[in-house]
Amino acid sequence: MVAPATPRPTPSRILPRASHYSHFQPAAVGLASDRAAATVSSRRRRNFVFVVNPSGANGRTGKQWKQLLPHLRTRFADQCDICECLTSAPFDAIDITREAIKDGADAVIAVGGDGTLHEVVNGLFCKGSPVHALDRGPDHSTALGLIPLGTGSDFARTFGWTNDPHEAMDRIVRGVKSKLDIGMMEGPDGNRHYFVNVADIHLSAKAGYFSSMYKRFGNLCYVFGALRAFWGHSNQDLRIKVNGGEWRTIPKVTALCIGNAKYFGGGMKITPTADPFGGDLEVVILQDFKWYDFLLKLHRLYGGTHLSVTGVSSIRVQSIEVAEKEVRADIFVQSDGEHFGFLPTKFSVLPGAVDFFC
Ligand SMILES: Nc1ncnc2c1ncn2[C@@H]1O[C@H](COP(=O)(O)OP(=O)(O)OP(=O)(O)O)[C@@H](O)[C@H]1O
Repeated sequence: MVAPATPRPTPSRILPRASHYSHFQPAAVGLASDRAAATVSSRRRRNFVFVVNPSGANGRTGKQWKQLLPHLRTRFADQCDICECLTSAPFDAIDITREAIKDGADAVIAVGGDGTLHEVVNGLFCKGSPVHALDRGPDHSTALGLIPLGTGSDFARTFGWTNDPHEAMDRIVRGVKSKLDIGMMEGPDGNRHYFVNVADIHLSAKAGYFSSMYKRFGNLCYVFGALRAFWGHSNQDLRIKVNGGEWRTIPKVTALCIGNAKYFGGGMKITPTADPFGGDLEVVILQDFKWYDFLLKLHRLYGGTHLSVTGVSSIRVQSIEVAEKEVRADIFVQSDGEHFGFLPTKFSVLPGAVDFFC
């Protein structure tokens, strides 16, 4: 079998873009203009910024958001000013989030799938440090919220949440928050990048890269992506360094997955004991899997019962560095279903870094 050459993608690092966020002026961004004066004159009312990806889930996110907006206005009327920011391109959500925080937002709510949440999480940081409000004092912090409306919405599954925007709205109105861990990753260029759900390496990351090309087929995109990634795949010897210890070699790695939460790939419970409030990451390594192992063991991967399967191991870490044994610089790395780049990469946890509505 001759494998086709895999197109080498450009790493999706965070690039600065012009933003569509504009300083809590609801009229300017499409919200009730009669509340704009109150927004500007009263800093006591809380400011919630909703970062919406209208193209998520094949455009379904945008349609559902339009239906949700009147309910949202009613539910939040007594509580806070709301600002609606629609993204117009990939990476917009990062800049929108950064500007909203600098301007004193009390909460930034990602509306969309895991990709949108991932960008909002990356907008909580800039040049390796958390972003802060410019004039709200040292005690102010911006909370993170999620209205899951994506194709996979895998992060939400860890909490048993579905793509029900009304339930999500209830959670945010209720206002209960917990300290959420955030994963941090650094490539060879030393730039920091953040993830909230699962980062993964090799076959699954390659499958994720290809599945993003088939999102128009809904959850089937993961099947198509996996089939394409299998074509020409070979298991690789990788080196890992856990918690700053010694390097050791892990032979024939099929995939190495680093979970802050439990699910990826449209419902696969890959890191089944990960706890996003637990202060560490669960690393699950699949070794020497053949294509037929996935057929035979797929139900175990989806059910999260695969940790006892031959060739599967799990460890809990504060940090893990992963590199190739023989450097070819073609081992895919993704985070939260978004292509990140290639090995080597260091992953670590920032315990309790963000207040999260849950
Ligand atoms: N206005 C836009 N136009 C095109 N793409 C966008 C826009 N805004 C954001 N994006 C990109 O869309 C991608 C997918 O978004 P999102 O994760 O919200 O939906 P999804 O892929 O359907 O859901 P999931 O990731 O949960 O499967 C993100 O990588 C993001 O960069």
